[in-house]
Amino acid sequence: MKGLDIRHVSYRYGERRALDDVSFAVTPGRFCALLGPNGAGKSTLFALLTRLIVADEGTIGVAGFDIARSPRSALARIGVVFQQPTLDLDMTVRRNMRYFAGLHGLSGREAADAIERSLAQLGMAERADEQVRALNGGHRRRMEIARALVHRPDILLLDEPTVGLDAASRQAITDHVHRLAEGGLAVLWATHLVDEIDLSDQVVVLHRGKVLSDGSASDLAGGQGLAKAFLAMTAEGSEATA
Ligand SMILES: Nc1ncnc2c1ncn2[C@@H]1O[C@H](COP(=O)(O)OP(=O)(O)OP(=O)(O)O)[C@@H](O)[C@H]1O
Repeated sequence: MKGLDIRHVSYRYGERRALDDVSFAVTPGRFCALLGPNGAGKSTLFALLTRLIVADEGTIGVAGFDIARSPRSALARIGVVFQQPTLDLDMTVRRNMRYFAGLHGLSGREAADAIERSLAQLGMAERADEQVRALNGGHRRRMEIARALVHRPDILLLDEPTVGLDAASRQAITDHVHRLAEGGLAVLWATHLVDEIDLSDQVVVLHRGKVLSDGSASDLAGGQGLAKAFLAMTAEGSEATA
């Protein structure tokens, strides 16, 4: 499978079980929201998908490569935007991008073309020569997404990418990333904000390390809307109601 295929993945921090038999898949061309409240296990799953940590059990397939058996090939097919920004504020957008392209083995004309293409995909082409420090938060995030696309990955992972941004910037970013999915990328977007999700998206609800549901946002929303459905699902047995 060209997309992402997660099967029976579990992970513990010592005694604490952070992920418990998690399975789902994201096919190319899909925007999948990984929706879960604080502590659900979203960041842990991202750490497994980027091989910062290794699963205790289960398998992770990335564009057809098993991440445990072929980590280099698998990681080469993934673009990642972490929760914490990782930009050099004193460099221009282009220099930041060039540095990152180099890490993926791109240089010269090939790197320059890849940088132009991915900045254009995020509507950032005209900002290539600006210092990152001069950009607002929304544009910085868009630049990080562009940077994650520079090596033409099949799968784009974003861990709560709109944290701290204003409503207009959040909207612009969610729109851009939905368009990237329409262009053929498999997108996994971790969030606890239901307004970032379109009704045609796939939604995987993660709560206390378990997948509670996996399907279309419209099915999850039913008659009551996504926000209510998500709250009802995750409030049950949570600390807030215990
Ligand atoms: N390094 C760690 N050591 C021990 N427990 C951890 C560690 N990191 C996370 N946990 C625990 O694992 C569980 C899942 O945490 P995780 O950060 O993956 O959730 P999350 O869905 O990303 O939450 P948030 O939205 O708050 O970032 C939580 O119970 C958390 O306390």
